[in-house]
Amino acid sequence: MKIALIVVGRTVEKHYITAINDYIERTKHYISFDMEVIPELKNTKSLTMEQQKEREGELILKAFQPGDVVVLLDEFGKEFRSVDFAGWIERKMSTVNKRLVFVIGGPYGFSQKVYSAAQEKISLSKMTFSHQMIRLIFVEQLYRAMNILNNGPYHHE
Ligand SMILES: C[S@@+](CC[C@H](N)C(=O)[O-])C[C@H]1O[C@@H](n2cnc3c(N)ncnc32)[C@H](O)[C@@H]1O
Repeated sequence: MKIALIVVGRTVEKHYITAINDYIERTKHYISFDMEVIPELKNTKSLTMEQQKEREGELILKAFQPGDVVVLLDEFGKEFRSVDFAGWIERKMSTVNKRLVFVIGGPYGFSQKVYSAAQEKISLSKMTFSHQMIRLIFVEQLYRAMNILNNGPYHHE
């Protein structure tokens, strides 16, 4: 199984880029993992919130491949403890043949079409994070999960 993370808009803040790339590289020691960035829309000032979500949604849908299992990161999704998230990933490894694809929405979240295309929703907290900040939180949790599954020293409880 390969894991992909689809996000909308480049990260510009250097401190986020360094930390996100660090966790991506560490995770790659355990599993094939890539972050795919959908370029941000231009002239968003002339768009309503709904129009922006729709257009971003079309680009997200185009990034999916046949056979993808799509999981949205969403405040209203299922919550896990880190060890349980690791167990969930382990079960996916035995059921997903191609890609397990996580998606982070744009500033206004997902269009209805993207919700309809997804199999599951996962929440990383009941609180709302920026679409930039949640990338770092997710890649850290994915690394933690892979470390737990491989009996590494990163996670303590
Ligand atoms: C600023 S939030 C969008 C909030 C928007 N109100 C919504 O209804 O989705 C941008 C993206 O970050 C991700 N996100 C933010 N907080 C999250 C959380 N607690 N758990 C999982 N994903 C989150 C989601 O993918 C969301 O689409």
